[in-house]
Amino acid sequence: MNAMSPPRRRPLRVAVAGFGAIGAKLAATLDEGLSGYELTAVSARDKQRAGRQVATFRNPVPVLDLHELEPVADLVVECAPAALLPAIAEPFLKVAKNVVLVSAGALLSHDHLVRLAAQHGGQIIVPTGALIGLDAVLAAAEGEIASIRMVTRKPVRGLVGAPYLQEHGICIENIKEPVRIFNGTAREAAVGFPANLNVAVALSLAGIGPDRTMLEIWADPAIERNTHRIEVEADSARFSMTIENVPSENPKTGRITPLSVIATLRKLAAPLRIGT
Ligand SMILES: NC(=O)C1=CN([C@@H]2O[C@H](COP(=O)(O)OP(=O)(O)OC[C@H]3O[C@@H](n4cnc5c(N)ncnc54)[C@H](OP(=O)(O)O)[C@@H]3O)[C@@H](O)[C@H]2O)C=CC1
Ligand SMILES: O=C([O-])CC(=O)C(=O)O
Repeated sequence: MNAMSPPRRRPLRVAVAGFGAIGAKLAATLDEGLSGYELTAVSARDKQRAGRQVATFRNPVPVLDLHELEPVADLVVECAPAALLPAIAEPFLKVAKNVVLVSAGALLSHDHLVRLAAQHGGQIIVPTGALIGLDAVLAAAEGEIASIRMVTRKPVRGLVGAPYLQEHGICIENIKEPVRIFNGTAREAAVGFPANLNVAVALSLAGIGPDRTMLEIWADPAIERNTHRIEVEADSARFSMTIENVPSENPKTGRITPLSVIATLRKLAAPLRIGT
């Protein structure tokens, strides 16, 4: 290296925990090459199926159990069912490594993870995911935000099976008109819709918290896209934004979600970072 050569850093070793709609797309992108990163392992429930897919990669990596990920990676990206968040994040946070997570809703019931990050010096990074506008919400939160309200509309297949519907005896399978199925706080939504409303929790954590962030959820038989509209009233600005997400092969998950994770990783490693 001569005096003008840039310092060359070793790529960060990444483990992808979960190999579904988000994890498989992310792992494939890392395998194709994402500057600053090296995929070293993935995890899935069905290890054989994931193994067959990983075998087609340029650099096939092992499919490991969740507890085997930490020793082989500097960073883990959680892309698994929400209940697995502590099992995935804790081993990394305990040794001051970083965790990128998409099951943001699970953070509310596992807030010890944030304390663990603070205690050991690691970081938890929540990408914007399937949402829009967290940059503006974060900026507004540096001033005073009076209110944040989100209205989510989803096709029926993006909502069926949610615990809230079962607990309240709400049947949406045969609806012919849009039906409002929930009106409450982001904290309540995280409990009632753990696989559907991570975005509401991410929004609340960027802004005024899960007890003041208000949310309506509509089941709409006429729409194809998972649609989120945010309305923010602050002393710095008033803004409203809508995103209409194309569902991925998992109808509950927008196709933009893995792309948001990839953009987050790219930004973390970039010499130039755009946006808040
Ligand atoms: N923040 C955001 O904007 C968004 C967040 N999400 C959230 O992201 C998470 C992942 O979503 P998505 O990719 O669509 O989900 P999928 O159901 O498509 O994938 C989940 C993956 O987790 C794997 N898995 C399940 N159990 C285990 C286990 N014990 N060990 C290892 N892997 C396991 C599954 O394995 P197998 O393939 O073998 O079944 C599967 O590969 C969910 O919590 C979802 O709610 C989703 C959309 C937006
Ligand atoms: O927030 C989620 O978990 C998923 C979601 O609404 C979307 O993909 O639009």
